[in-house]
Amino acid sequence: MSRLNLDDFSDLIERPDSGVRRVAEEHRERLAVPPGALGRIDELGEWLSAAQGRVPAAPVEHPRVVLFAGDHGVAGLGVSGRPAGGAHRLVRATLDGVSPIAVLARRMGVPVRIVDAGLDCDPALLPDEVVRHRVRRGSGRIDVEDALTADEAERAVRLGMAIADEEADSGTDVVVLGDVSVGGTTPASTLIAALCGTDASVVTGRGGAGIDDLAWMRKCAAIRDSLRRARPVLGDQLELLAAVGGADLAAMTGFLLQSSVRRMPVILDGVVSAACALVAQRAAFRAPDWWLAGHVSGEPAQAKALDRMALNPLLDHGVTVGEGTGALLALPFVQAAAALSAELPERTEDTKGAEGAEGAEGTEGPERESGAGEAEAESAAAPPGSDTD
Ligand SMILES: O=C(O)c1ccc[n+]([C@@H]2O[C@H](COP(=O)([O-])O)[C@@H](O)[C@H]2O)c1
Ligand SMILES: Cc1cc2nc[nH]c2cc1C
Repeated sequence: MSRLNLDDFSDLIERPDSGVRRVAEEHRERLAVPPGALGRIDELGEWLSAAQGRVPAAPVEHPRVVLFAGDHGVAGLGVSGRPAGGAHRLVRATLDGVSPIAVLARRMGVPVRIVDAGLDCDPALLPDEVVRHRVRRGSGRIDVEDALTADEAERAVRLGMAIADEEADSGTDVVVLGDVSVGGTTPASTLIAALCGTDASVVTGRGGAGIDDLAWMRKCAAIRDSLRRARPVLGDQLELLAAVGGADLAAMTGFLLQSSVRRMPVILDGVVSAACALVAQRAAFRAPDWWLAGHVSGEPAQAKALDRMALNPLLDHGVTVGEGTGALLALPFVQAAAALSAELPERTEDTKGAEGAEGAEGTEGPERESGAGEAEAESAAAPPGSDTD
């Protein structure tokens, strides 16, 4: 197997089709709903259309939650509100259907896939389809040692790539990406601080379970020390993931890169997915076009990373549990955008009058609305009788 270089993704990842995006915008302008009245649903629909290469957008019928799981050596420093090495309990709760993501995914009919990249538990505790991908048992304590060896980092990234290929091959049309860890927000914040050139205090948040001031100070010190270890390897994203990432973060980065190669849209969750996205963007600057920031979680590092990637988060609902929960709550908006794009009728002379839209700003001239069907419009979406309610 040849040595992996994440920069090679730069040539492999294309932008979503800008021509299709323009057709989607024109399609939106012809709909019988005033401009702006659907708020951010409009831009979501246009983003989805461009990613799919279809106008109107195709319904999102095969979404999947994909969770990467791991434990982190830094958790032993008391930087997490949860017991170090305990991420397998969170995985178990999801498998048993009693975690927030499990409850919501069940209600929404979305399957959940959990990939153990680096949990610190006896593999016999979890089903084979979860543990069989594990790269190593727990990632290293990044303030004093590498999270992963070079070989482990490469294997973890390739694991994520393979999962992305499996999802794309099996017809997953949108991925909700999340993480299950104890201690994972410390490497995530370190990666973001390193790549944004800021210091520890700017990125240190309260993490998943919420931590007190003393734990916050320990976390801040751990990030400061880890940043010293990150700076010498900032130019090589695989080395960076090995130095201060972890098996789950490296796998998630590989997943994000390969998803973009496969033109599979991904909804990002919290600070961990934002950190991986930022590493992936360093390797392939077009990759963020394939991602939707599902929400802001309140972690300062996440906000910083999203800002760097010019990703505007959809929701702000104060969800900090991770595990893809915040991102899954954004999925109905994406599905709504697809449905509205496909099913709303176009304006007719009648509905134009009803909106009083004639004189409104620079809208298209009244000519040609029927028969102007764009090449992509496969079947006439609106039957002619449908606007005479
Ligand atoms: O979504 C976020 O930004 C977020 C913020 C804090 C914590 N979390 C979740 O909590 C997990 C670990 O947090 P911690 O405090 O142990 O580093 C992490 O894997 C996430 O699933 C998630
Ligand atoms: C409008 C929009 C623009 C984006 N750019 C990158 N991801 C995106 C997602 C959306 C929804």
